Amino acid sequence: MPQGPSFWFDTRIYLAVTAALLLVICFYNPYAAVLGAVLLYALYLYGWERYTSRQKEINNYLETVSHSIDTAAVQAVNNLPLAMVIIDHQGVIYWRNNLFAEWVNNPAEPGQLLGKFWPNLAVDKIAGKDGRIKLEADSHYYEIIHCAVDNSLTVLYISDVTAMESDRLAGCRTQTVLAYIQIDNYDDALTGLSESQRTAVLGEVNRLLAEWITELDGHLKKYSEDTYIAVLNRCALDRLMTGDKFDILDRIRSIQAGNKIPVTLSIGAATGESSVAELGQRAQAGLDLALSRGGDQAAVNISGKVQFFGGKAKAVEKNTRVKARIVAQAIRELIEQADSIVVMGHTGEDFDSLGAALGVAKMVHHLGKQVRVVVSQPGLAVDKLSELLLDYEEYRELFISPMQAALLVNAKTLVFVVDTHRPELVAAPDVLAAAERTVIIDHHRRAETIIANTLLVYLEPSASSASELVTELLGYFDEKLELNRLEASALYAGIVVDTKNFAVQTGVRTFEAASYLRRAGADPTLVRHLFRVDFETIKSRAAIIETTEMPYEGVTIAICPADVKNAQVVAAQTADMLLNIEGVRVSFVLFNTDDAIGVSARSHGDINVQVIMEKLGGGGHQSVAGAKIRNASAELIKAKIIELVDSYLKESGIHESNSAARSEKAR
Ligand SMILES: Nc1ncnc2c1ncn2[C@@H]1O[C@H](COP(=O)(O)O[C@H]2[C@@H](O)[C@H](n3cnc4c(N)ncnc43)O[C@@H]2COP(=O)(O)O)[C@@H](O)[C@H]1O
Ligand SMILES: [Mn+2]
Repeated sequence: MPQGPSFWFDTRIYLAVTAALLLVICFYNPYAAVLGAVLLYALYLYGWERYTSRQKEINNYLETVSHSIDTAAVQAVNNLPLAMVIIDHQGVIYWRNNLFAEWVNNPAEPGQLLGKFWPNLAVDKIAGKDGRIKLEADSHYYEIIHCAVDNSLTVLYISDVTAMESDRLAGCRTQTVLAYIQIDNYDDALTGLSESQRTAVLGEVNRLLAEWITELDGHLKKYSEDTYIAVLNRCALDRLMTGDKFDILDRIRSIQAGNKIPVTLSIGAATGESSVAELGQRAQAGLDLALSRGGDQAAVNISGKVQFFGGKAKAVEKNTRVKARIVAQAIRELIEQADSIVVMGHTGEDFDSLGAALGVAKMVHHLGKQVRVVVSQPGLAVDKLSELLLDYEEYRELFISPMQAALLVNAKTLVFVVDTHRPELVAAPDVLAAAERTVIIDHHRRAETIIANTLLVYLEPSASSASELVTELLGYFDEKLELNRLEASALYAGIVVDTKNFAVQTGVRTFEAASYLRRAGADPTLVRHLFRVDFETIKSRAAIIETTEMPYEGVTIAICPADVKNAQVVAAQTADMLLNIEGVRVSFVLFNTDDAIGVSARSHGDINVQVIMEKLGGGGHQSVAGAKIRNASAELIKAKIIELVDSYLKESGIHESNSAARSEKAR
């Protein structure tokens, strides 16, 4: 390679040093110095000549190299084993490499529409966006990575994954999926119908199910009036999970053949590298889980991991009180047999868990036994109730800390857990772990985790609150049982909290429980006192509202400032308040806890916030839900929620109906 510009710089240094030596020689012998100067000048001319000719060589060399690199780059892009296409926002081809033309078997000149070659490709979903999609075209499968390069162009890197996809499809065609399907509200939906109406409803369910299974290339067998078994392959299940997301649930729910109550389905499906016997067990467990979460949903178990789909209908209130009566009797027997009894709710107790706990304490006292309620820490609700309990001799030492409870509890202690069934959410996890005799009374939809080895689980997602359930149990416990003013008011306050003052989650049984409590002495003035808040709380709510943003029509999201006291309750109250704004359909408020960011989510019921919160590891109910997320900032969680809401609104068609309504208004 030719030498660079430093050569001329070096030469000039040598010449300068020689000139300096000539000056010294001049002092001793001027003739020799003149001769030396002539020689030096000749050397300078020679050096300059060499330098300029080398410069020319370098320039030629660089031109040759860069030309080779350009040619190599163009060749590399044109002959990539990946196809590349650059399109504009309308999907017009701006540039493509040779491989793309080869794959579509057409010159695919710039200016043509990409959709002309691949009509299946939803260009509007990729133009201007970053992401990755799969495409099936002309008996080939392609994976497309799309990157928006500036405001107008998108580069598509396309690989042919036909061989890989064929292997996967061959594998999934042979993997079996077993599903149990049940009409989960058979009695309620068919009660009061004439024989011909019943036949019409059931005929429609059969027809829709048979049609659905045929579309999926599966097999369906009805094995009782309201239950079916289906066998599919894994490809069909994947299509259900990624595509229409079990829209059969919606189709069944919209049957109108004389029925006043919508018919709903629950599905338990299982697949994975397991034996058929194991698949059967998992499918049955999935169906039980779907039913215990309130029905109208599918629980899919893939190699032991469960995912839920659907769950749009409200959990339907069961008419029968038989269960409440049987549970009340069972609880009575368990209390009679127990040596010591402890009750706990969820951590960060509210009036529902405390009201329900007080109701259970009443049952124990009624049988002449001692009871303690473990509370996780002081809080708004605990403080208010503790103050009022002082007026009642029998309740002065009712509340104890988890540390005190740990000394009291042994394997024989009967532990009641109310208003939660998740072991990680209870007020005193260590106390629960030490107990071997546990009873759960809860109104939440069944979560994936549930306290194990229980004596009795009374889980009724159709009930408004744990306080409603305990009130009913008190009614069947003993007709001689009489509540005092505080017990009745605390239970009433529990119902008020969870129903947002009888606005959500209410059924006939909620109002019956409320009127039972009112008759038993529940005092609205006392309840009002329980909910009264200080000036600081009102200011905190205003501070949260100040941060509210509306990323989409009807969607509000706010962040609670870090220094707010009792942040969880204040955030929950503010999320409730945001729903009172005209046009708001869903609200989210984020708040700080000791070790995580909490979210309170609310809706009027048409948007299922439970489904959205479950995607963040939380839960709750259709219109009241929440989550706690560790190791992420509030801003990041906010962005994630906005993304989840966007997908939810798109999937349920709410975005489209909003924009249709807008254009209707504009006209
Ligand atoms: N991490 C979680 N995992 C699963 N499920 C969760 C999680 N976090 C919350 N949830 C469930 O989501 C709903 C809503 O919870 P929330 O915190 O937003 O609201 C509850 C209380 O904070 C709120 N509340 C309590 N006191 C008051 C009051 N004085 N005024 C207004 N609101 C109040 O009411 C909600 C009652 O919830 P419940 O006791 O669980 O029924 C909830 O179901 C969580 O379990
Ligand atoms: Mn509750």
